[in-house]
Amino acid sequence: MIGGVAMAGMTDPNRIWTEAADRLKTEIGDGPFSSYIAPSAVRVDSQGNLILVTPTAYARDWVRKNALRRMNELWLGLDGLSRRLEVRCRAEMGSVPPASASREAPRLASISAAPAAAPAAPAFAPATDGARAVRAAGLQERLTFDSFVEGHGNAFALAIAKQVASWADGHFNPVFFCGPYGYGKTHLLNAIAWEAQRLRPDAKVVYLTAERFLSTFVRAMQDRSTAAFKESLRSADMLLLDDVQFVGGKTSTQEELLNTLTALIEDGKRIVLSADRAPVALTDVEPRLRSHLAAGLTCPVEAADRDLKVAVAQSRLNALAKLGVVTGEARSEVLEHLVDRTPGSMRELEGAVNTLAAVAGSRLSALTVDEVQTLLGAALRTGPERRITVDEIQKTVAEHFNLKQADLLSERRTRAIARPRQVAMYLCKQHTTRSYPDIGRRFGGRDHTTVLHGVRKIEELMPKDDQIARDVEALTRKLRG
Ligand SMILES: Nc1ncnc2c1ncn2[C@@H]1O[C@H](COP(=O)(O)OP(=O)(O)OP(=O)(O)O)[C@@H](O)[C@H]1O
Repeated sequence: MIGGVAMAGMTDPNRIWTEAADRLKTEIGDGPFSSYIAPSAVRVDSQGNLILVTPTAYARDWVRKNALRRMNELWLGLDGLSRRLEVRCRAEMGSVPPASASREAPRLASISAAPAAAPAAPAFAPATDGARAVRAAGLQERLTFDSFVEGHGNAFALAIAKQVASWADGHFNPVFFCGPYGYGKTHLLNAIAWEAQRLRPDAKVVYLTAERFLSTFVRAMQDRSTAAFKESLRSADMLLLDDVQFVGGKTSTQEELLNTLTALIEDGKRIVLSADRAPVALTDVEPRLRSHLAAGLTCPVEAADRDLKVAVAQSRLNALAKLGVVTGEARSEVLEHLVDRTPGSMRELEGAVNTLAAVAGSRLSALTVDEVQTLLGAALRTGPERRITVDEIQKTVAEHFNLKQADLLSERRTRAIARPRQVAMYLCKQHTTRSYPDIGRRFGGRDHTTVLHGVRKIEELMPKDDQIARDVEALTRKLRG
């Protein structure tokens, strides 16, 4: 029913759309409206036609089939210029100006990393505007096959990774890389993504962490745009999902992940996963999902031996030399000493190499073992320490502030959530070797500047806000066990 004669005769598309959409919502119900209509926007094309732009082709087809006729009836009853609405999906549109600034575009580009106005483009494009697109996709430019050092514990994983990246037939699906923290799983997934996209620029290669999957899914549920979320993942030719252990215990996310994997496998799409343990050991993952994860090839990435660590340290110094941070080469006994005095993963080793480089600068080749010992002193740890993970920090902080871990990863910015999130970021910086971008990625794909701001805020507040200081102290005690 088109009510309100007083409304007829409007010409502003924004107002007409607001009114028509509200009426449509009562007719088709909240669910379909939130999935297909709310994430759409009205645009005016160069000929002055009014176009309803849906986020995906799937949504466009749904609207055409189920809502367009009725929408046009409503529209015509309101529009003083008797215009009609057409419907197109974003991929069919160029950069057409919005007629309605108030309707937000759905936040799907963050998953597929496709530019919002042109999702037909590859998920990321290393060649041209690669740097921008890569950041959007959460990939790191330096993590390629070229910078990955082969060694005893990772040779098999590397060979499989190269095979997957080449889109070779006979590919096991999914390929699941597992192994301890910090020995190159993320590096391999990044390298596969880069290479696969280089070989097939038109393919849609999607890389995301399981945290990102979770936070985007939670947001899509809140925004009632899960259909668009599903579509953005299911249209991938290759999906790479890092740190799958993170979905442990999260029932609805696991269900969604299972559906996504099943749909992609049925369509013959490639899936690459990583976790800190083998699928069978993911005990808080629902058995059906676990068996899907284990159905392809499980490929271990083992902890590195001394030789591999030395080679990685050398390769990192070479990279720093190219950047002009150091000049010359370190003596082999210096590198060996560094490796021997740095327990832990490659991540800790990289931290130690960076410290060495910063301290040594142009004197690298002259450094002796004794000098290194004195120069680095406390920076080189003498004994193993209990490793604290980002996941553990998030869980501990969430519990302390009576929140859910997902709140810390969410978009929500209320003080009750934003401050604990900043505390968690601060603790990650204090107790892990993660970089700012890395921490950002683990907090729902935030930018490194947000993390930097959060860390500084807590540093600034601690001396003057007793409560924050007490919270940080209590949390630090809990984390250290
Ligand atoms: N074989 C290698 N060659 C070069 N660099 C490596 C290698 N293995 C690990 N690294 C480096 O060590 C760091 C940690 O590796 P990465 O992030 O890939 O570990 P991970 O196994 O994914 O850890 P997590 O489980 O915590 O996500 C990265 O900077 C990576 O580039």
